[in-house]
Formats: sequence, C-alpha cells, structure tokens
Amino acid sequence: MKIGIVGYKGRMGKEIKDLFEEKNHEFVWGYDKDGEYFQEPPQIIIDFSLPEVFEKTEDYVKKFKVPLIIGTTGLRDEQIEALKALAKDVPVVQSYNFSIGIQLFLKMVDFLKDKIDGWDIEIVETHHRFKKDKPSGTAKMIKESLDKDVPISSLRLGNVAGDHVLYMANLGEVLSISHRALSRRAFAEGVLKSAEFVTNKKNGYFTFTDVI
Ligand SMILES: NC(=O)C1=CN([C@@H]2O[C@H](COP(=O)(O)OP(=O)(O)OC[C@H]3O[C@@H](n4cnc5c(N)ncnc54)[C@H](OP(=O)(O)O)[C@@H]3O)[C@@H](O)[C@H]2O)C=CC1
Ligand SMILES: O=C(O)C1=N[C@H](C(=O)O)C[C@H](O)C1
Repeated sequence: MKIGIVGYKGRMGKEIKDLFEEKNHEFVWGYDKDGEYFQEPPQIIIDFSLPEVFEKTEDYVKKFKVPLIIGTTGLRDEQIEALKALAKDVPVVQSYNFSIGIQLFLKMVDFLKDKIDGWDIEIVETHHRFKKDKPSGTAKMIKESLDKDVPISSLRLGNVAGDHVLYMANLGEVLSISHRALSRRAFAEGVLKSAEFVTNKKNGYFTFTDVI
C-alpha cells in the first residue's frame, strides 16, 4: 500500500517508514514540522506526532478520504470525539499502545481488577528523556481499565523505549505485572497489523484491541 505519515521525521515515524518499506509498502506522503512531503496521494495516513498537530491530520484525512491509524498520545477529549466523528466516513484505529504485550497486560488487569479490593495499587512508567507527555498514554489506559483512581509515577531515563509496571500489594504480598518494549519495532509492527486490518473496512472507530 501507499502510506502517508504525520510525524515522518520523528522516532516512531522513521521506525514505521522503515518497517513498511521492508514489507514492500511505499512511503508517498508525509507531514512534519517543516511542512508537507508529496510524491502522490496516500492510501492510508498514520499519525505519530503531537496533539497540537491533530487538526492538520484531521484535514488531510478528509482531503484524501483514507483510513487513519493514530498513536499520538495526550489527545484531548474533544480530539477523541473528533476522531469518532471522522470514523463515520473512514476507518480509524486509535491506541496509546500498539504492542501485543500491552494488550495482554490489559487482559490481565481486567481479570484481576475485581480481586484486589483493599490492596495498594500503583503504576510506574519509564520512558526516554525526549518524551514530551507525562504520564504516558499507556499508563492512563491501564488506570482506566482498573476503574480506580490509582497513582502513576513517571520516570524519564536515557533511551528507554517504554516500560510499564502495575504493582498491587496487601500486607503480606506484592504482585506485579510488567511490560518492557525492547525497541520501537514492537509498536511499528502493531501499526502494520492495524493497516492490514483497515484495508477492507469502509468506516468505523477501532482500537488496537479490535485489531488483534
Ligand atoms: N501508540 C503507541 O504505540 C506509541 C505512541 N507514541 C506516541 O507517538 C508520538 C510521537 O512519538 P515520537 O516519534 O517518539 O516523537 P518525535 O518527537 O520523535 O516525533 C514527532 C515528530 O513530529 C514533529 N512535529 C513537532 N511539531 C510539529 C508540528 N507542529 N507539525 C508537524 N510535525 C511536528 C517532530 O518534529 P521535531 O522533532 O522537529 O519537533 C517530530 O518529527 C508521541 O505522542 C508518543 O507518545 C510513541 C510510541 C508508541
Ligand atoms: O513516547 C513514547 O515513546 C511512547 N509512548 C506511548 C505512551 O505514551 O504510552 C507508548 C509507548 O510506551 C512509547
């Protein structure tokens, strides 16, 4: 397929471009801080950028009338609503984490959440020093799936691709679930799966849970 990437010069943008090209897809369009790269219209747009770029992405998706895969974190409630409105016309896949491991993590949380009443529960996330948002989108997803107001601690260290740990403790024991992305490739592979998933869809709002 012919792909377009918003944030194509960024860490995730480059990883996604490399993976798709390895799989014989073609990068034909991009948007980044210094403007537009245009070779030909894309058949899909992938956005890994910043919340402030969202309205540009929305305009381009409408212009090209193509599916959108969006992994940008820190989106505001009204931007999520705008995505749902967009999904009436084109397929949209939105997730704050495109790794398979975090999907399994969320399933474990779902299994545990009604069995840990009265336990101390905390989330710790660690990311590279360049990450702009805090806490991570994934930590927020984990908190949301617990249905509890749990504290999140954020560490910004070196070049860590993405670590999330959920700690649960009573007076006698500590239980934890931990996920470590060893590189950004894990997220890019989830994006590729999502792109394949939307090819036969006309419209609809999906998360990565729907994809796998
Ligand atoms: N859902 C998931 O699985 C994952 C989500 N993410 C999320 O993806 C997003 C991108 O992460 P990452 O690739 O590390 O970030 P980067 O900062 O490396 O990439 C973002 C890109 O967007 C560019 N940019 C900045 N401002 C603008 C602007 N106004 N208009 C257009 N482009 C702009 C940046 O340019 P410049 O560098 O010059 O500022 C950069 O090239 C983040 O929200 C992150 O949390 C990351 C990994 C996985
Ligand atoms: O910015 C990153 O790098 C990451 N962001 C996502 C998040 O905020 O949860 C996903 C992943 O952990 C990497």
